[in-house]
Amino acid sequence: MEDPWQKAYDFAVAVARKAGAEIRKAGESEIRVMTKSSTVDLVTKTDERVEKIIISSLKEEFGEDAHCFIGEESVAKGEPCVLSDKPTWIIDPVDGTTNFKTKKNFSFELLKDDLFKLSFVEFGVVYSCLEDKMYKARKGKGAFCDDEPIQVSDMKDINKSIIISEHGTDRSPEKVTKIFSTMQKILCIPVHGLRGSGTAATNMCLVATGAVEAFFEIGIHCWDIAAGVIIVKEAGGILLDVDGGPFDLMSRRMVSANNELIAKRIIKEIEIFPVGRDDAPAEK
Ligand SMILES: O=P(O)(O)O[C@H]1[C@H](O)[C@@H](O)[C@H](O)[C@H](O)[C@@H]1O
Ligand SMILES: [Mg+2]
Repeated sequence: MEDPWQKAYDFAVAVARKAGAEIRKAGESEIRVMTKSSTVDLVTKTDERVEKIIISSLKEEFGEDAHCFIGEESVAKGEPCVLSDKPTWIIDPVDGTTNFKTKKNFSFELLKDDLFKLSFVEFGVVYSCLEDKMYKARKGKGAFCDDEPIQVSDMKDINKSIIISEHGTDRSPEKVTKIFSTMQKILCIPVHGLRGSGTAATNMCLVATGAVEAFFEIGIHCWDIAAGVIIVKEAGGILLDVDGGPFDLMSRRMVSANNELIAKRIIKEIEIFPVGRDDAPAEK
């Protein structure tokens, strides 16, 4: 049977490479940083420009009105962040802008993916453009890094696991206290280590390749994780909400892990704090 999304998947990979080259080039010049929702929520002209390049390339290829778009920088400027039945590209032009602005050897990512209906991700692409690694997954067809199949870790022992978390962009003391309390409790299970690369996309690819057992975060956005969701799933991993319930892309809460045993053990220690949904109606 013909695969209706193969062309879009292949095109997503090509656009990711093109955008990644733009980001690498931009990293050679001075990077001026601006802020969004808080003083630690950063954006650069490169984020904005690359998002425009991606969206215009997709419109040129598939038609002006064929698909919808949710882009990190468009939403920051007031565009809606709502999924409908229409195929929707979810775009994070530079995931890890804080790493990008240092111009040092941390990773930052370009990601995009296609969602079809509310919780049904068709494919995802994460291009780690500094190390030139292309992660991708297509529903039912496996996950790959540079065309080599990837697989989550088979570790079942939490005491031998490595766990990733991030701190988000909200520095209110009560939230930071919960984040650190959770990390302390997880470290003391004990686990082998705690890590954090500074980008949700990279973190999820690390789960997918088996480099770590799990990544969780409260406060992430759909564009940080949408591509990673299918990459982790197709690599054999699982996604859950931080309360152990079903994963919800718009909830801004996620646990991704190699298996349910590891995910549920971490979930026992997570101190949940409230965050607004990505698709919450805009405040008047
Ligand atoms: O796309 P940007 O650069 O905003 O990336 C975000 C990361 O992906 C989060 O995990 C991380 O916790 C931060 O929220 C960070 O902002
Ligand atoms: Mg991001």
